[in-house]
Amino acid sequence: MCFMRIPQQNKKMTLLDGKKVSNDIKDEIAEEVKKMKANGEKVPHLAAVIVGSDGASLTYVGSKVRACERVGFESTMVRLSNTTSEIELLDKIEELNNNDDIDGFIIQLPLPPQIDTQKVLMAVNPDKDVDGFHPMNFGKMALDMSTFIPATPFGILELLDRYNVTTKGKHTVVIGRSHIVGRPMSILMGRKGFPGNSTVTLTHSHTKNITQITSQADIIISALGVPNFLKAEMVKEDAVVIDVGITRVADESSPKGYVITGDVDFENVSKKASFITPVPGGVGPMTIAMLLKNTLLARERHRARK
Ligand SMILES: NC(=O)C1=CN([C@@H]2O[C@H](COP(=O)(O)OP(=O)(O)OC[C@H]3O[C@@H](n4cnc5c(N)ncnc54)[C@H](OP(=O)(O)O)[C@@H]3O)[C@@H](O)[C@H]2O)C=CC1
Ligand SMILES: Nc1nc(=O)c2c([nH]1)NC[C@@H]1CN(c3ccc(C(=O)N[C@@H](CCC(=O)O)C(=O)O)cc3)C=[N+]21
Repeated sequence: MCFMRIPQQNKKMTLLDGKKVSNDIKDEIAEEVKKMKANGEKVPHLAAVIVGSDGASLTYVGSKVRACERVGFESTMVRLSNTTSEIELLDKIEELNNNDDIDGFIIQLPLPPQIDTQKVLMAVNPDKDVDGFHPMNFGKMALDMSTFIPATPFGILELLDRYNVTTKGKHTVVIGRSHIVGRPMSILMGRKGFPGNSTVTLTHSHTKNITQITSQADIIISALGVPNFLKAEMVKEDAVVIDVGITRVADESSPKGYVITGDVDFENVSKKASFITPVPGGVGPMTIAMLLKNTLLARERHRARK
């Protein structure tokens, strides 16, 4: 008997284009700012505090400042040296808390080892906490109360929403339990409402047989920071794959000397997935857009308190 090799049909896969959607969101925000200006109102003002001179952190904060300019926000970058003490940083935070011109601010993470991150995040006025990292805001999020949702999980929800990806009744597997991505993501996907109503499994470095778990997932959200961790054999046919990972991998052939690499083996996983985010151009730009959205919200709430 002769076996003929039947060429696999190119199945339909949708790229979740974070770059495009983030531009749409920025356009929407820019419209709001125009209206504010036309009404003679103060425009939103975001400040970003960066301690030290880590290259990746400077790049992110730079993109945040540029994004503010693009939508018409005011922005302030506060740069502190790598040797800044915890007290000095807490003083700066107090100053930003009391500065009535500033609607929201973020403390870029990670912080140098002499500084206790938890203590610093607790010092941010929850009304200005546009990262949504203060325990009060995190608690509100977990209790379905209106608050600032951390920008990366918020961006992922928005992306799923704008592409009408069904989450209800689906099994979502989150990889990584960080306070800024994995943990809030697991809470949000399991919430009542849309996008949500998912059955969530949260995995981490102590998870056993992770392939067995990811293979059962309808939706995989990978946020561990290990390049090409998620391989095709770990993914079910037609799964939705969200790649949060951003790692700079040295590459002499590229102009910058490195390439940005996600957690997902995109080349092979994209052949099985129904929806997938690219890296770069997926979750990263959405994070920035949602930070702007939170800042707009902070401005509106600030005005309402007056
Ligand atoms: N695109 C974007 O906008 C953003 C991207 N990122 C990127 O996302 C990635 C994750 O960052 P972040 O959320 O801060 O996470 P962290 O680096 O703080 O934590 C990583 C998590 O992954 C888990 N983990 C590590 N190795 C494994 C493994 N082999 N199997 C399963 N789980 C594992 C860890 O488990 P344990 O808890 O047991 O240690 C931990 O929970 C990074 O690449 C970061 O750069 C982060 C924020 C925003
Ligand atoms: N307080 C705080 N809030 C954060 O939201 C926060 C933080 N600290 N620390 C670090 C992580 C990481 N993060 C990213 C934001 C944008 C891109 C992004 O725009 N990425 C582009 C590529 C960027 C590049 O070329 O380097 C992309 O994926 O297309 C990536 C990562 C926010 N974080």
